[in-house]
Amino acid sequence: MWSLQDVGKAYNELKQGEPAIQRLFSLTRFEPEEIVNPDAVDLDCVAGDVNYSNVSFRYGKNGPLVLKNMDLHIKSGEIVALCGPSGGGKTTLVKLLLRLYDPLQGSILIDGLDIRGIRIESLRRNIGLVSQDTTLFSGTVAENIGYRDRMTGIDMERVKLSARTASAEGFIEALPLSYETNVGPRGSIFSGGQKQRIAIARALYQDPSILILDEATSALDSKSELLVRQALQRLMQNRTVLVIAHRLETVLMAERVFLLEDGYLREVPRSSLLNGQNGAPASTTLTI
Ligand SMILES: Nc1ncnc2c1ncn2[C@@H]1O[C@H](COP(=O)(O)OP(=O)(O)OP(=O)(O)O)[C@@H](O)[C@H]1O
Repeated sequence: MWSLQDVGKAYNELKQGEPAIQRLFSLTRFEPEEIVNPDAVDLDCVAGDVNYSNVSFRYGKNGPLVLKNMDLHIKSGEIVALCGPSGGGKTTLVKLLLRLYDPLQGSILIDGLDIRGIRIESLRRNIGLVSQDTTLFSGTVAENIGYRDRMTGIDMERVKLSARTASAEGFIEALPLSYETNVGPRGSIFSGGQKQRIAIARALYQDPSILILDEATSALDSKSELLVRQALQRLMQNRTVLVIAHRLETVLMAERVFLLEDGYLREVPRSSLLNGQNGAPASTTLTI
């Protein structure tokens, strides 16, 4: 039986996680039903093996199945691209990994451990999310990048190194107060491409073993696009990556490509995407 304290703690844990996760949470329409596990453990030294095993899911009690008996094993350090039509279930698959919801059936394992047995805060600390809907909050640049340590003290050297690796150092240092400049509501002082590079710097600072990239659909100018792509490539190194991809170039960065359609997942050979099969044109934008 849950105590009120347990429920309160669980709710707070649910809202924890970096801003992109909080944003995902704010978009959910149903409260998760079970999130407290008093025996849950902290993740320690994560290799990043992610295994969805026979996962089915629906929103609410009577909604249609959004994921149907889905299996997906991403090995530690592997880059996997997920594509498919709007409403196919890509974001839902990510929400389950972050435990915004639990599967109706089946399980999700990290390094062989069922994520329901991992403390939510610990789970989310080890999963980085760079979302197409880049979430900056009103605060300084340093606070936005060093978000992980906002309660315990931000390491400025690490902030600067992350910004440099994300090709964000130049435009940050040109700001009136450099890293201490307030970014304005939702990062309004930055362009779209700059916001994305701040979000990448935040993920570099967080240094998770598992990374989820939800690629932006909105076009950037070609110079900005190149800088973001280079920063992403650096971020992806030595991590397990699940990328929700909309562009052919992104799909081609992955080792394996999956199509999620009507809740069913299937692997597609990369060569078929290049040939314009599976409904994918041999162009820069994927329309499958
Ligand atoms: N909170 C929710 N409550 C009820 N239904 C939802 C909720 N979130 C998503 N859905 C439904 O679940 C299905 C899968 O949605 P999901 O967002 O996972 O798809 P997607 O492949 O990520 O789409 P997109 O590419 O447009 O982001 C859709 O039919 C959607 O309407």
